[in-house]
Amino acid sequence: MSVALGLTRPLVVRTTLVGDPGDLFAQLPETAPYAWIRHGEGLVAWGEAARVTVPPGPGRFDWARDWLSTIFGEASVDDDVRTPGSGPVAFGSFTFDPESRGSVLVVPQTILARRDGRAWLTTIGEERLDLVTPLRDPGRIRYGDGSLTAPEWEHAVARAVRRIRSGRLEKTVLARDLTATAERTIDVRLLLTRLARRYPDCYTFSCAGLIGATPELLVRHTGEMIESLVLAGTTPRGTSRADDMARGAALFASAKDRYEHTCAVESVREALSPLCSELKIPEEPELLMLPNVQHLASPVTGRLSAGASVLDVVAAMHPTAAVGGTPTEAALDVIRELEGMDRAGYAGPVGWIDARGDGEWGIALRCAQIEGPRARLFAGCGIMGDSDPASELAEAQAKLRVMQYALEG
Ligand SMILES: C=C(O[C@H]1C=CC=C(C(=O)O)[C@@H]1O)C(=O)O
Repeated sequence: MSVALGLTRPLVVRTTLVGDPGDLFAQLPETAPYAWIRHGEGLVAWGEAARVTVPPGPGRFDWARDWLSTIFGEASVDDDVRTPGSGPVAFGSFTFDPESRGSVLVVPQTILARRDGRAWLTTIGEERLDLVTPLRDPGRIRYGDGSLTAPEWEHAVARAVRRIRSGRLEKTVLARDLTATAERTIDVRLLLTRLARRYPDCYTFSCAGLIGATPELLVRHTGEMIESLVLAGTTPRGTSRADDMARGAALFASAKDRYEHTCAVESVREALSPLCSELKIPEEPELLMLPNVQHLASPVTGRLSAGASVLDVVAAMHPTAAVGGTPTEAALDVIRELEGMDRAGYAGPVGWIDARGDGEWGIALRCAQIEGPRARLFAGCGIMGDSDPASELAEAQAKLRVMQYALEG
């Protein structure tokens, strides 16, 4: 556990309304920026008032909740705005696998936010004057294989398909990684700016070096209401509008993709039902069209029956079958055995929580872990008994293009 130098606990927090700050990313200093932005709204943050590495293990979300309730509970808060995301906020990224190291919570020192035409600034301790330097290009990018080469990964998919056909499980999700090395240190703000411009419908996020633009909202918690967007089932974008429509129609008609989607929806229903007095899940999915792929999507809404925080809901939901599989434990065993890598924060929950327990968390998809001039890019696909390894590889490549674009422009 750590508290930033020069800051004492309890944290002294002040939130005030401010004029429209314009492009939120343009306000970020280069060092360790935090972000959660969609359609130009959300939160950007910098500086660290408090930071903790969450110990791995099955109790990690409880541990995180206890740490947060100490930090937030003892803080002295002067909040003129009193809305989700005002007052002290923690950004967090949890590893996909509970046994992996690297889950982290950070309470930034400065948070700038905008929603529904209002903007506010939260500062902890003395107000900082941070220099906003121009964005820097990382130069040429060289890519390399991650844990598995493309043919090795196809082989892993084929093995997963055999497991599924043998009846041991119904669905798993296999991911692969790519490495990237730039000529210069990667300026995360440049990646965020590019991602938000090209993928405005996604949540562009940055937390402790994990950067991405995810279309999948795990949960938004506002008072007693929650929302989620379940995604599973994917087809590439077409080359024309007619081609897009034809591919979308084929995705709807595909028994494989529909069942893959049903597994993800049912895992969410199972996780949320015990927490909710009302839960609305559409009978049929809709189509979500992104610049690189189209997904089957089910928007879910619910009313919480007891005072659960957004982190409690995250704990109940993770991992959904969109990133794990069905049944969960059998799918996780296959992932651990066949992927040959530690997913780290990829496919884990990423987002923010405030002192009321409100917040927004996504599943960290279409993302990369950035460190200096190096990046590790991730993407995965739902694998069913009739999956074709070559098509799954093509789908993973299409998903990897999100971060390749962010790096190269
Ligand atoms: C696991 C990923 O996507 C999930 C979310 C949407 C669609 C998916 C699919 O169709 O396979 C995956 O379940 C990823 O992007 O790395």
